[in-house]
This record gives sequence, structure tokens and C-alpha cells, in this order.
Amino acid sequence: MKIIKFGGSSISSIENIEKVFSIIEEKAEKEDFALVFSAFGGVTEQLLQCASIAQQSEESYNAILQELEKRHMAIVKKLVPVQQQSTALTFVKVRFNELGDLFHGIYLIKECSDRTMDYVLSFGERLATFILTAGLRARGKEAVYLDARDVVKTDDRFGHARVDFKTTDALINDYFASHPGLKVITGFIGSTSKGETTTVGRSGSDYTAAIFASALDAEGLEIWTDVSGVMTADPKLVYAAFTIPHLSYSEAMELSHFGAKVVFPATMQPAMKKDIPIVIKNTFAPDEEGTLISNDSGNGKMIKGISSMGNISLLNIQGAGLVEVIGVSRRVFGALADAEINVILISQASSEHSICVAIQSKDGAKAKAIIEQEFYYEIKNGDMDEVVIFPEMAVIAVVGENMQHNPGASGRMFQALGRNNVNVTAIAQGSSELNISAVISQSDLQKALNALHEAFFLSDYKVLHVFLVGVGLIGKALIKMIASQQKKLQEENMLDIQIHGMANSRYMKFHEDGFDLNTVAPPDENDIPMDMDKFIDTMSGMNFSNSVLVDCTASQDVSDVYERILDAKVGIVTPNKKANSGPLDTYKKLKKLAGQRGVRFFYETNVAAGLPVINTLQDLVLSGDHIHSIEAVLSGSMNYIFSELEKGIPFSEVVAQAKEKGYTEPDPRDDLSGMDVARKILILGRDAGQDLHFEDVEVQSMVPEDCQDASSVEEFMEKLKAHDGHFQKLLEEANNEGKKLRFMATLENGKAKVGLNALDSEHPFYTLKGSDNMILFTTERYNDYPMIVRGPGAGADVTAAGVFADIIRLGNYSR
Ligand SMILES: NC(=O)C1=CN([C@@H]2O[C@H](COP(=O)(O)OP(=O)(O)OC[C@H]3O[C@@H](n4cnc5c(N)ncnc54)[C@H](OP(=O)(O)O)[C@@H]3O)[C@@H](O)[C@H]2O)C=CC1
Ligand SMILES: N[C@@H](CC=O)C(=O)O
Repeated sequence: MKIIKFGGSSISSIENIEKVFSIIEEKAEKEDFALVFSAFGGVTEQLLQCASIAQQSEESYNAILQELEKRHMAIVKKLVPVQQQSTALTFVKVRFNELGDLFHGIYLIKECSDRTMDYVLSFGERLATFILTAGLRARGKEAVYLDARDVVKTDDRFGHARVDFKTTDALINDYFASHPGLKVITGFIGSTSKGETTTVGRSGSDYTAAIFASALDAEGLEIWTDVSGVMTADPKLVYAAFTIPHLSYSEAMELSHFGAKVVFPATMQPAMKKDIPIVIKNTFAPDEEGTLISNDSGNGKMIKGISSMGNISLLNIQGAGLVEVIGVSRRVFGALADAEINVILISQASSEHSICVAIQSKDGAKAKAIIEQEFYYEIKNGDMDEVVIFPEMAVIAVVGENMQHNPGASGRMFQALGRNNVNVTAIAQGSSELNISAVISQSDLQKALNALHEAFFLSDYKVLHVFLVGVGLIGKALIKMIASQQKKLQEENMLDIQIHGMANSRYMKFHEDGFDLNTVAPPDENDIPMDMDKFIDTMSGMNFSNSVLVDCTASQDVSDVYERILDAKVGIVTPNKKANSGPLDTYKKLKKLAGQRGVRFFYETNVAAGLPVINTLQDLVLSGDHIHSIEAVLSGSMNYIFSELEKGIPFSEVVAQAKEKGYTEPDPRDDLSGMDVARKILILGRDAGQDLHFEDVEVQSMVPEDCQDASSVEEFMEKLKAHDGHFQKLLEEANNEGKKLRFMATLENGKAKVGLNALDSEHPFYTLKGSDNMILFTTERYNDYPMIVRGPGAGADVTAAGVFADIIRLGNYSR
């Protein structure tokens, strides 16, 4: 025999009741059981509401009561055929008459005692169970209504009465022995030895079910609700949370204590004592496995779930005068207990200098006052500091029986929190090693839960949360590329890349669950006006673990916020060269900060788009090589321009083509002036370990003087036409000597040079074509022949691919 309980949400409507009846009918073919029901969904709350209104001497409770009566009558009429309705309709009518009288009494005396309230609330379960019994009978079941008050005997602590198990067990067994058929039992209620109605506290119907299961030595207890069992974390905060298939009683208790509200600890006690397995099932997804709670912990996973509790305040009681003074804890906890303040977590360092106590925020001010009163003289004498209260905190706890004697859980927990910039204010772990709890700021709660969830349950699976600034040529190509690879990365590389924010210079938009990258369009006037501070605030507000800012702009304003971003332990990936080619101090500061914060700052595409130049150079330096010189063609657009010029196309036209093909900077003057290449050689020099300043780079500009100040790119392109002859002449001069024009950068002896060179056929750059780049590293190890990197060095796809590769690398690093 099993006990099967359905909660209020499972029977909140006719459609749901039909689902419950189908489950019951299917089960009845296979096994023997008794049923326990709660009140119909929402009824208990409405009865409480009526009582509260009536106490204020307002008659408006009548309207609610009438609605309730109508609802119950309507359910009877739907479940029971007309010929059989009279008993159930009469039962409902009589109960509502009684309720009307009761509320009138409360209305007259403006008072509703706990005793009266229990009686009021009992109507919810009695009405629902009676009606459902009638419904089952109408479907041909031999169903018997059992008012639990006849068998569940309690003391008279109204509201949370204690069960007299000896009497109750005997009465239940007698009843079951003498009543054949399917017993349909009211949850939540009992009665005193004098016959007064009582309720058995929070989640009382679950408790009733456990009381019956225990009394009857049932083979199992099933609790059917609206969720598919106990989840690894709160699914509202952790979207990757999943149902835990198997928990021990202790694990379930720990999890429920900290907010996994599927089962309530006290509920389990009677079942636990008799070793009766409890299964949590979902009425709306009956085929799902649910959670089994039994005396063993199931699989060997170290951590079973992560729970949390918000609205916590932390009291810090400290002072030199507390050290080695016996009785301080007794006084602290005695004072709090006297004031009926529940202590959620305690932490005291062995120095005895401070005691931290976590309590509910609502008790914060009172607790502070009480402790300060208790230690009035110590504070006055300076032996103790004033009590400090940290509001808006949360407690998170990782729970699992297999942590016992198994090192590593706390290491993984605090590493995950630290890596995601979550500050831990207090820690507690009992010697049972069933849970490790930490107090953190409430604002970090979601991030912390996700970070821990990933660390313990998805350690092979990583979610990377991308915030993209710059949705132009490169940004758009990047989105397309991620969209096309997203599924493959998820399935084959366990890396889930989601874009949650995007912005251009005018607008920004966000999506908590991640944009659909196949359909998303750049932000426009229907979105939010762009404001970099607000962009960062929204990003921080989303509080994701593993976030990365991807800057696909050429903007100084955006690179100016990198310090803030890294400081907040958010990684950066960027093709934007502004930060690394700005003041040397900034370059150094960003590198240092990324190291200190343990986050990644990747900028492979700063030089030669997707070609592996930065990584190669950094690996050379890290492995102890010394860079003697760098000789390079670093501009895809300039190489394209000067190689296409050879085909006899006018200079201004090839510049337009380079722009059209996406090789140039947003403003092609950045390329023609040599600035873009100057930035690149500066970055290479710095990554090679040299303290280079922009002034150390000698730059030859190709921008004709009268074009430099053109007020727009269009005007510049127009003005350039007048100089086609000049560039044609340069080309002819080179060609006449059997040479080709290449725009190059060199770095040697701490000096960099950028400019146009005529090179003969012996030179490695002579054969370069289109947007090719080529970089020759002459180093201590690569001395006789330089190390060479060559390939297309500009263009939307190769650049986006480089940015994408950096993003993936960053995702893999944070595993
Ligand atoms: N093209 C290439 O081959 C390569 C390019 N790069 C680098 O990639 C970066 C992007 O280049 P590309 O895509 O061609 O440039 P685009 O001009 O096509 O796009 C730039 C994007 O940045 C946005 N933007 C500009 N300023 C801001 C700001 N202050 N705040 C928010 N968004 C801003 C623009 O918005 P809006 O549309 O509103 O102006 C636009 O969406 C540059 O740094 C470039 O040097 C690096 C390697 C190769
Ligand atoms: N404009 C640049 C591309 C990005 O760095 C180039 O021409 O190489």
C-alpha cells in the first residue's frame, strides 16, 4: 500500500482534476493506495483573506465567500452526474452556511483566534476531499471519504499542532481495517482529544500523507505537485537547473531548509523514521521521473543541490574584549532567542575576535539593539565595538552527503565564487559536512548560484554570456558566425555562447535569456538610447557568471571602460586597438589588472585580423625567447591598395574598393595615414616586452594634405580623386626599378618605422597579394631565418573568425 498526495495546484481547476483522476485510474490498475488531498488551489489563501477582512469588521468577505461557494458548486457539477449530485451539493451548501456563520461571528467580535482559524481553514480540505471522493465514485471507484480529524489526534497548539502518534497510528489502522475501498483523506487537519479542529502546520497535507504512510507502514509515499521534483537550484535564478533524481532524507532536509520548497523537512519525519521512500512527481508531467528521497543518497555525486536564502542581514559582533572570555556566545544567542529571533547561520573565527550571525532582514534592527543592550557595558568600556549590521545579504549553500570525508568541495565552491568576483562575507560548515554555506551580497546571488551550478553540475559544460558593443561590419559577421556554430559548440564542445546585450553608438538592447542569433537585428530606434554606463550597469545587473565584453568598435570611449570591466572580473575580447596602443601606462595597467582579477583580455585581432600573430609573439616571449626585430606588412587595406594599383586602377578607386571589401578602418584615413599600422607595430613592440610610446614610432602618412581635414569620409574619398596621378607616379617609379610598393612596419632597437617602401623581388613581401599580411619575427631562437606568419590580414570574415576564436578560448579558459 502506498499513500499518494495531491497538492492544491494539482487540483486547482477542472482540467487539472481530470489529469489527477487519470493518474489515479492508471495507478489503480497496478497498485494499492490511499489518497490525500489539499484544498483546491488558492482556497486556503481566500479563507485566510475572508478571516482577515471579517476581523476588520468589513462585510466584503461575503463576496469572496460567494465566489468560493460558486467555484465548489461548479466543480461538483462538472465531476458528478446530475443524478448523483445531491449529496455533494448538500455537503457544499451546508459547509458554506457554516462558514458564513463563522465569518459573521468573527466580524462581530473582530477577532479570530488560532483555534477559530484552524476551524476556518479545515473547510478547504474537507470541501475539496469530499467533492473529489464524489467525483471518483462517479467514475466507478469505491471511494470512501475520510475526515482526518477522526483519526489524526493532536495536542491543542492551534496552527501547528503536534500529533499524538500512538493514538493516531492505532486509529488509522483500525479505520483501514474496518473500511474497505479507496480511502480519500483530508490533508492538513486533525483534532484534539476534545474533538476541537487543529491544523498541523506549514505544508500540512504532505505531513498528513507522511503520518498515514508511517502508521500503515506504507511501501511508499508519493507527493504530486506542480514541479518535477527537487531541482539542483532555484530554476527562476539558474536556468540550467535540473531535477535531482535521488536524494537522501538529510540532503532533502538541508535543501528545503535553504529554500528548495518542494518538501518541507517536518513533513518527512514520520516517513523517515520508518524508512519509507518518498517520491516527488509532477501532475502536469507524469512521465517525468521526479525525485526519489530515501535513506541513501543515490549516485555518488559530491554535491546534490545548491540552495539559497535571500533577505538576510549579517550581524557582526566584535571586539578585543571578546577574546578568551567565556560565555560571550551564550549571551549573544540567549539574547537573540529571548527576542524570538531565528539564527540562520553562525560563524566565529578561532581568534574569537568576532562572531557573525545571519538572521532574517526583518529582524536586523531589533537584533542589533538587543545585542547592544546585552553588551552595554562592554561597548561603553571599549571592550567591544558597536554591532555592525550588513543588510541585503543572502546565504548560499552547497548540499551533498558525499562531501563527507571527500576533499575538494569547498575548494571548488570558493574558486567558482572568487573567479566570478563574488565576495564571501562569512562561511559556515558543520562537522556533518552535509552543507557548506556562505554569506554573500544579495546582488551577487544569481551570479553566485549560476557559477556554483556550473562548477558542480556542468563542470564540463560552460555558458559564456557575451555583451557585444559594436554591431557594424565585424560585429554583424561575428553574430552570424556564432549563430552558425552555436549548436555544434554546445553539443560537441560543451560551450554555450549566448549574447545578452548589444549596442552600436546610438542604441542598445538586452535579452536576459540570450538573443536568437538567427533572427536578431542590430539595435535601432525601438530600443534603448546607447549610454555606456547604463550598458555596463545592465550587464552587471544581469549578474551572470562568465561574462565577456566584446568590443567591435574602433571607439576610444568604449576602450576607456576596459579598466572598470576587468575590475569587475568580466573578460574582454576585442579587435579595437585603441586601448593597447594608447598610453603605455594604460596598456600595462590593463594587463596587470586582468592578471590580478584572474580574467582574460584577448585581442588577437588587434594585429593582422585572424592571423595568429599576437598569440605567437606572446608564446615566444613567455617561453623565454627575445625579439630582435619585427618586419611586417600589417595593413590588409594598404596591401590591397598598392597591389591592386598595379592593375592600372586609379588610386582613389582602389581605396574605395578596399573600403567596400571591409578591409579599411571605419575611416580609411586611419589606414592611409599609417596610424592603423603604427598602432599595430606599437602593440607588437609592447607585447614583445618593449616600453614603447607612440612617439617612438616614425610614421609616413599617405594622406594628401588637403584631404586630411575633410569633414566626412565621403568628402575625403571625393577629394582623393585629385591625387590619383601622384600615386600612379609613385608606382611607375618603383616599377621602373623592377620593384613593388609595400606599406611596411619595422621595429628594431626600440624604434619603429611605418611607411611606403619600394621592394625588389628578393624581398619576402614582394609576392604579397590582395589583403595579405606578413610578419617576420627575428628572435634569439629564430635568428638565421625569421619566423613567418602570412595570410589575409583584413576583412569581415577573417576578423570575426579571430574574435570568435578568442571568445571560444576565453570560454575554455574559464572551465
Ligand atoms: N575590418 C577589418 O578587417 C578589421 C577591423 N578591425 C577592427 O574592428 C573594429 C570594428 O571595425 P568595423 O566593424 O569595420 O567598424 P564599423 O564602422 O563597421 O562598425 C563599428 C561599430 O561600432 C559602433 N560604435 C562606434 N562607436 C561606438 C560607441 N562609442 N559606442 C558603441 N558603439 C559604437 C558603431 O555604431 P554606429 O553604427 O552607430 O556608428 C558600429 O556598430 C575596429 O576597431 C577595427 O579596427 C580589426 C581587424 C580587422
Ligand atoms: N584596416 C585594417 C584592418 C584591421 O586592422 C587593415 O587594413 O589591415
